[in-house]
Amino acid sequence: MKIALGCDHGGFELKEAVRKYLEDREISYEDFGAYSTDSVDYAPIAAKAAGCVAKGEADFGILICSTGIGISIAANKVKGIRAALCTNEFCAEMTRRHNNANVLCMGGKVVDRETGLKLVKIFLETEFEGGRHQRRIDQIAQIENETLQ
Ligand SMILES: O=C(CO)[C@H](O)[C@H](O)[C@H](O)COP(=O)(O)O
Repeated sequence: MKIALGCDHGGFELKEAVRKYLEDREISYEDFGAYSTDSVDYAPIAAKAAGCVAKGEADFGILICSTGIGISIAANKVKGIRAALCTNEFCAEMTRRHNNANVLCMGGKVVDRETGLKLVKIFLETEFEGGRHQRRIDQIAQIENETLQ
């Protein structure tokens, strides 16, 4: 399994904790930054990490900004990305089981380190259920493919 990691200054501390979590478990990753708490814009980092997932170069993405909102909005602009902003364990589980989310987004100023790492574990270990949920994901993809009128 390979993970595409990304954050801005607001998500840096939690991203570093996630990076250590992955390293401790020998899960491979590519870190698209940020690499410090210096102020940086989240959208280009989201685009690079989400693009890596969309191209099949990583299995999942994990993106973190202060709230998780901006970075999830940006990631969801990348075709093929289903980025889910999660704040609790239930959402992390359900977005894998029902939405087949391929990017987990979190707010570094919303969830604490312990919660954030729990969400990562659940997200990476939960399987998509398929069935009626695949139909709904196909409908989302159809929206993505429709030309704007
Ligand atoms: O949460 C965010 C976007 O949804 C970002 O992480 C920013 O931190 C947030 O917008 C605050 O920006 P600032 O430049 O740190 O004031």
